[in-house]
Amino acid sequence: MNSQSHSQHTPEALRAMVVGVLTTFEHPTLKHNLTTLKALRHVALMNGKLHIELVMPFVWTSAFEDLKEQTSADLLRMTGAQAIDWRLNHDIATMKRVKNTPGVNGVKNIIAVSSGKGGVGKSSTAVNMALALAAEGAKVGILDADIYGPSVPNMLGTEDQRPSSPDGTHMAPIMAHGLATNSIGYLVTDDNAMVWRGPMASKALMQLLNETLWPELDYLVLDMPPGTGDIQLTLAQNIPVTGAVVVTTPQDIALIDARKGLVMFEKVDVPVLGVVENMSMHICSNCGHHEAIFGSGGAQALVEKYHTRLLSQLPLHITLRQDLDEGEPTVVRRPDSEFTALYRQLAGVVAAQLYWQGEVIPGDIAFRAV
Ligand SMILES: Nc1ncnc2c1ncn2[C@@H]1O[C@H](COP(=O)(O)OP(=O)(O)OP(=O)(O)O)[C@@H](O)[C@H]1O
Repeated sequence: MNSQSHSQHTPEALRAMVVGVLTTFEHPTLKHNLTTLKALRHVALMNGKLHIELVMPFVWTSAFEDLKEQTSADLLRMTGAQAIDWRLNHDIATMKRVKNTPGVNGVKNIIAVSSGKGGVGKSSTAVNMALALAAEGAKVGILDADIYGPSVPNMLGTEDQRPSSPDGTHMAPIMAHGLATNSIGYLVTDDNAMVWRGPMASKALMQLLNETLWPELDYLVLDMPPGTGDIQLTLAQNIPVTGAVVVTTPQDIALIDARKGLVMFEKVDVPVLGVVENMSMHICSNCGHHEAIFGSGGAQALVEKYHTRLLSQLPLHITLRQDLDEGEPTVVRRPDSEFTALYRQLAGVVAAQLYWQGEVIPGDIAFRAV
């Protein structure tokens, strides 16, 4: 097709051309191609400009950039257009919850972030991933359910705030860097967080989830308490989770506990979206040297054995720790850094995996009388 004939394309022919090119696009976030997904909403060629609008059921902003880069030249050549006006809209799908449990008011999907043991960077990953989902274009909240060490308020710089209660029963979430947040840490002091016992802790956490006045959210990230004991099991059973992410380090001891996490979710039928290997590689802040100080290859072997996937390998770097300590996580403080790109990639893969692994609930709006 040459540029002389472009004004004569029928709408059907033009659409077929665009579909032909978009169908060839492959990406880690696409299990099936964009045509199967019925993502192409609008195609038109006006005054030499090709208009293409996509609507995606999961956040897709970074992948959309890849699509533009990889297909624009072909599209221009085939249609004879001089420029392309690309548009991406999201209509985030609500996915079926475990055992069809009723949802939380306003919340489309809940993603649990867990770890078999403490200190592997579960909260750091949950916070930066939540911010990355928001940067990718979603409405996002984070609930810090880590009763042993609620660190999300510190990481978001909101540790001195307390949720208000507009009606004396429910709590208004605290907004931080565009996220709606609530945390057990806003409600208890460091000293009494440790004395929570199983049933009491689970009940308090369920209340925190259900009695927060969440705004409309596409994704609520749940920072679970570390470990695989009774509290975690009760939570995994009772919270209407859509999918779970397990965070580990490459150390053998962490991997053994991560395996327990995978088994726990399997036991309660929560779909595991995959494993994040945090502190995968130390990057020296002076010379940039990469060193696998906690070992390598373990997480890959784990996901293969348990038929799940390695979602991301995140480096151990002083910047990540400093930014969190200062209440301004890297995804917010350094939006153009390679770290942020990694977290956004993780967010995109998690959102996509949630979609492909699940079943869409059509037109679902989670209502609860408040
Ligand atoms: N990739 C990383 N690079 C540098 N520092 C990191 C990284 N991941 C986590 N950290 C730091 O390690 C410490 C522990 O992280 P974090 O609190 O996220 O772990 P956790 O698994 O949630 O722990 P716990 O469950 O015990 O609360 C924090 O100081 C955090 O800033």
